[in-house]
Amino acid sequence: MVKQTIQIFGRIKPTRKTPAVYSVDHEDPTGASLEFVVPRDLADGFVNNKRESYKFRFQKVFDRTARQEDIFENIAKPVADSVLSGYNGTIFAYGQTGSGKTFTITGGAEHYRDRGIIPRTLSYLFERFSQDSSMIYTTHISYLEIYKEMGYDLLDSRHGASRLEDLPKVAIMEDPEKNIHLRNLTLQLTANEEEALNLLFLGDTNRMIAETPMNQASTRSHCIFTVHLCRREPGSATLQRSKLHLVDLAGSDRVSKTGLNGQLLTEAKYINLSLHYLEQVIVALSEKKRAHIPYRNSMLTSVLRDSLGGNCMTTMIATMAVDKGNLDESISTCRFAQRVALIKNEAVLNEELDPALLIARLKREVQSLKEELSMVTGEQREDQLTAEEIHKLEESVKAFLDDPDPDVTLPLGADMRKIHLCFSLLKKMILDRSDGGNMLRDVKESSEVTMRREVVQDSNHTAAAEVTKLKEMLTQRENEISILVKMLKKEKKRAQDSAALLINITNNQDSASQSALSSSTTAQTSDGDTDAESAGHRGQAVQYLKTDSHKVHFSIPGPQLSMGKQEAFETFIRDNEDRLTIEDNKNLLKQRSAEARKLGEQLNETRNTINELKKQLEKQRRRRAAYSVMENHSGAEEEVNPVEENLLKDIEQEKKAYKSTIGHLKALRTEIEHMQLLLGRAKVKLQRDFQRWWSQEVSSVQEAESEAAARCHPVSTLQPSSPHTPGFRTVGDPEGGSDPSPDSFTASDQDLRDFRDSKRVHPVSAWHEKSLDGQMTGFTPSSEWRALSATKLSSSSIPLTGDHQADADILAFVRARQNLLDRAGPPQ
Ligand SMILES: Nc1ncnc2c1ncn2[C@@H]1O[C@H](COP(=O)(O)OP(=O)(O)OP(=O)(O)O)[C@@H](O)[C@H]1O
Repeated sequence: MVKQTIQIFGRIKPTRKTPAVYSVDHEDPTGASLEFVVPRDLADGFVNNKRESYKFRFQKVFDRTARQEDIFENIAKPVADSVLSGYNGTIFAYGQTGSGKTFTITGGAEHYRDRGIIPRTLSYLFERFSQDSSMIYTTHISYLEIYKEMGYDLLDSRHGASRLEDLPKVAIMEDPEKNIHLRNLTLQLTANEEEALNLLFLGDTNRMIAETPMNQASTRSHCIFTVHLCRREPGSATLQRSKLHLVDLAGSDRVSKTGLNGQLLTEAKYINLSLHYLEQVIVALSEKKRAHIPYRNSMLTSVLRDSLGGNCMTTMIATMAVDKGNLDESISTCRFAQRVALIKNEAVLNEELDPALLIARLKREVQSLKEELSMVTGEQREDQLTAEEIHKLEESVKAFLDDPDPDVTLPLGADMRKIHLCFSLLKKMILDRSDGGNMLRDVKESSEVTMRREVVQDSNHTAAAEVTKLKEMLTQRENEISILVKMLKKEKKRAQDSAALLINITNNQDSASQSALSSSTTAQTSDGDTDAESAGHRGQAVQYLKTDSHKVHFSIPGPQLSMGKQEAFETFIRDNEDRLTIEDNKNLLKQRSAEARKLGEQLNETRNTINELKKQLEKQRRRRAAYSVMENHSGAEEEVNPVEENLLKDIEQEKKAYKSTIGHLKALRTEIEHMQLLLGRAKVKLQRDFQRWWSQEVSSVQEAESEAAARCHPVSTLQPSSPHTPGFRTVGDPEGGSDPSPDSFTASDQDLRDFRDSKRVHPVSAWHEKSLDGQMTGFTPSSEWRALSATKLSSSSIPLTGDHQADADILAFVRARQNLLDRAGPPQ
């Protein structure tokens, strides 16, 4: 058992300016100390006016320049090591919204170098597994999100979730031994780093898709990524199970600071409540005499029960933003950390016996005891011998008879059924042979002697025990062999996969980067309808297609985009800030793919060189052998041949180079895979953001149109007054299309298209016509101005006809009109 207090680390988020409000003393004898000096002018609200300086102790404080690699090496690696040794481990990040919790735990969404604790830990764990061939490791992964006291399984790939509520709900159950179980949370088996990374990205994408602007669940939900590890020696029934929780908590902001109201305030209170319960548990644990720890108050504390004051090595990372406006929150985070540091955990080695292997062992033991018993008591079994047993005995008798050794024995144990059968078999075989009589006599004598000898032998307990032991060993070896065969098959598959990847990288450099990101244009065309919201309502916003190796592909099914929407999409991505990052990553991916191809070629060359050198060496050896035969020069083999020596040296060197290239290629492969996943996720995000923006733009145009139309005509042309005029609905509304209601006034894309076709004019063009004869229709410039100003029309927000020339005219007209109206200003 290892007793240890929870380790606390501080991490300060980079800021543009250097704030003078804090200082870090790395030389503190107990670790490091972080001091905040609060300027008096800031001492409003939470910060006490009387104190100026606040000092907190941490194991280590990572200042603004700390790299993700430093965080992993110092914080996560020791915990991962203890998990590898069979102890449970937890790392959780706590801090206010935007202080860098997700960045620390999962990593940044843009660069490979920004990958956080989770991907680095996965990489480390799988590397360690591959280095330790004396153990068999099995890894499962789960990813849980807790939002408003409800758990959701983020690794669900079946439902194509577009809202958090679409994901399977996870419930907490407690068994009689008070162990917590999570019902409905899938544990995915992962054979390698790639599969594990795919699962992380699947979870993160589910998390992102389920978020709406009104429901920034990532800020107000807790996420727990868990690696479940099982390890054992081949053939051993003892196994070690350990869990590693990597936790990204909700933002710890105080409700008064959030400035929220209404629904958002209620949600913030919910989140605050669960963090409050976490604090309650921590306070209770730090008060040594408290008998009751209120774990059950919330789902988070129930799930993390073992990690807090239980069987776990736990580490907390306090993330802080140290600019002036966030000082009070940072001090509050540090205070929380100081309380956490008082909690002592008792981690024990989680060893248990594998039930399957244990049962097999017990069965063998029972069998051997039964045999022993029947020998001691003389009791015999009544049941019939099986066909297989009879066949085996026939073979043994045949082998016994055919063996020329006169001392050969026929061991049958104490089972009288077998002894009787053997006698009858012997009799039959002897009678069948041509010289029956004499032979019968001879064999009879010899077999009687043998049997007698056998019976005597079998009565000997030590001999029987020896046989049982040997049999047991045999079964155990068989088990080991089957496990090794399984491992071999796995290795073979892995090798095949690597070879396939290498071929892929070498032969198809561009396809790797292109498939990683079917860039903005392909996003519209090949993936079809990016109407994520409407597709989402049909339950198919994003589909994760799983192959055997858990590889996840993102695809958004649906028809092709309309031309107007395509244009809008192009405009949208042209101005989107993610675009640059995507382009950068795309280029980097191309570069890496080229590097991988080069390395692949290098590997081939090295292999060829090695083969060539080997051939030369072989030639040299043969020549030397021939020479020594010809010259009768017996000592020639032992002589040191400088040519051979040099060849051997060269081979060694080439082998080293080969190994290092393979290592490099492996690292490159991980980087390429990670970047492909980053790009995939960025693409999904871009499409999601576009959909939201598009829907907003469309509905604001429609609102303005109906408003303007209502002013122009008592009965608007946009009203579904005739059967040829379809009812309008909000884009993506699943109900609206099937049952057009006279009360619904907003139009879907298709409805708008149908409507335009039936009228043969675009709504904007119709509006144009209307405005041209505005005086006749009563559509005044001021009402038009208001409509335009309210909707803030941009060229990309106008639903178009699909006809290139007509669309260009419409856009030009609207732009010109907008300019004129802007210049004129609002009518008085
Ligand atoms: N150490 C860092 N280096 C560079 N960028 C960082 C760092 N920490 C955070 N950021 C950036 O700051 C922003 C907010 O960080 P992040 O999302 O990790 O905060 P958070 O604490 O998880 O917030 P929330 O509670 O809303 O989930 C992100 O854009 C992130 O990339």
